[in-house]
Amino acid sequence: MTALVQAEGLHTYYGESHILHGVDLRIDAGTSIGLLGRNGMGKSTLIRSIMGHVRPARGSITVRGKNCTRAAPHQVSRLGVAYVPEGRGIFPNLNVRENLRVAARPGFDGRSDWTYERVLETFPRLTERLGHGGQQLSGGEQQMLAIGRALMTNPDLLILDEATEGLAPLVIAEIWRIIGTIRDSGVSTLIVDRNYRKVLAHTDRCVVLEKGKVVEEKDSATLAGQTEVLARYLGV
Ligand SMILES: Nc1ncnc2c1ncn2[C@@H]1O[C@H](COP(=O)(O)OP(=O)(O)OP(=O)(O)O)[C@@H](O)[C@H]1O
Repeated sequence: MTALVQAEGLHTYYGESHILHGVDLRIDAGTSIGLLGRNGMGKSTLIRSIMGHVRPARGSITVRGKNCTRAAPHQVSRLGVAYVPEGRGIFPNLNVRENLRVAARPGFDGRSDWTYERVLETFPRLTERLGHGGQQLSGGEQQMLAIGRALMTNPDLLILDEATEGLAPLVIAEIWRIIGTIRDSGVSTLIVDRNYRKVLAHTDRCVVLEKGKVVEEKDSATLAGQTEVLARYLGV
């Protein structure tokens, strides 16, 4: 079966800094992958490389079998990959309704399962804020709106980088509930989050990065029981 996303032997630099050292990552349709590792190990850089925000110096990336190694972000997005970056990314001058509506488009194969109504059902909080401008929303609401906007593109893969960062516990719980709903709907997810237990619980498989290399790749349920491995690579 062709992978939804396949990265092979990625080497990525920021200037002289060599960040990714030959990373492989495979994401199949319908599966959820967690990306674990301490701060600065290259998780965001791997995601940014896949999305075309930074160009790998060596290695290859395919999306649905198409070579995307030098693709621009909008080309990767058109193939059904939605990315919610750390720090979000909504239009602050548009209200919630407008933010969602402008993002709407059918998915890669023409699917439009994620309608405006369905997104609002998934995010009851946003329904109460439809007329509010992006900048008037709380951090949690902005995060929900960013995820809602990503869903409006009917992606096959949703990439969430630190989606719960800096949010209050109740809002964090709500975001994890939403991530569960998205996973149950059949959308693949690639999740980076500081709460490794939640990542393990919400994914099928986890990849651990250490200094820009994949050091573990396991079934999430198996990894959850390997406390010495988690301690070694996550310091927990
Ligand atoms: N734009 C940039 N220019 C130069 N160096 C960068 C840039 N972005 C990240 N780095 C460096 O690259 C390394 C990997 O960063 P990256 O953000 O990929 O790590 P991470 O595993 O996602 O960790 P974090 O949770 O801290 O974001 C770090 O040493 C970081 O300082």
